[in-house]
Amino acid sequence: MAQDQKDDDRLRVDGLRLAFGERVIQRDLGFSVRNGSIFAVMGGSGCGKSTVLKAMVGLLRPAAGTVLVDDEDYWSADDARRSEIGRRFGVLFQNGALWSSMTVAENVALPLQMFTSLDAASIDTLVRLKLSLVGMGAAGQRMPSELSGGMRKRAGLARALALDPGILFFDEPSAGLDPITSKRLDDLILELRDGLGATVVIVSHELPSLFTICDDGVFLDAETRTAIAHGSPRDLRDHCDHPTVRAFMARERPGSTDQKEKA
Ligand SMILES: Nc1ncnc2c1ncn2[C@@H]1O[C@H](COP(=O)(O)OP(=O)(O)OP(=O)(O)O)[C@@H](O)[C@H]1O
Repeated sequence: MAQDQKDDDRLRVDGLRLAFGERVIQRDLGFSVRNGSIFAVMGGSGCGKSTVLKAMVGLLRPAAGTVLVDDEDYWSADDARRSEIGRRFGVLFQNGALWSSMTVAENVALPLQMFTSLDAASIDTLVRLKLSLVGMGAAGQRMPSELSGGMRKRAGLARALALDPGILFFDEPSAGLDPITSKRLDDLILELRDGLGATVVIVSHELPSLFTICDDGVFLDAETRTAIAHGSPRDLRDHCDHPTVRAFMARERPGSTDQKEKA
């Protein structure tokens, strides 16, 4: 299903080969991300999930293959066009990637100052709006070092949302968060999809979170270095027979046969 060309695909990856020098990380990779879906990039440690995300957001040029964004070939575009297309992206990196010398509000204002011609008052209003959207309305004047891990992620998210991107990329959003904070972030991601109509791509190991929020996905294999399954995390958990996928999904199923076998 995920590989069929559909009118409502926002992203489509085809024949993608990603390599660092001679070292191929993933090859012949293909999948589509439907408009409004929350799409999981899954797989064991080191299989290349973050590398795939980098190729999708413009940080790593593929060795071969295409990344289509709204049917436009991202990597064939010139630099100016790529940066225009990139305006549709909001990216949240693992640690929030905030500038440590700026307040939270200044961090969120930065993309607005760089990429729009809005005046200071309008930027201020938008910054407040984005911060309140992520439940950080009172923290604008704090420095990143004064924030907890979960708050840093939310501040990073407010900054990622500054330019109203239609496509959000999250690299390990729940990493290092306690279960309650992680659940809040899941709810926020669902709200962004449902309220703003965003399309979301998530790289994550956190199976409970993936089962709760993702409705599609791809599973990357480190050994064959390509996708070995397509579908939502729940579908793969319940219906995929591939031993690698089963072993991965079984980690979070107390009492499952695979876990009992391991014990
Ligand atoms: N800049 C780089 N130069 C060389 N090799 C790299 C580089 N970045 C990543 N790699 C290698 O590419 C492989 C895939 O890394 P990547 O971070 O994409 O995996 P991942 O699936 O996201 O892993 P994890 O789940 O552990 O975060 C790893 O073997 C890693 O060592």
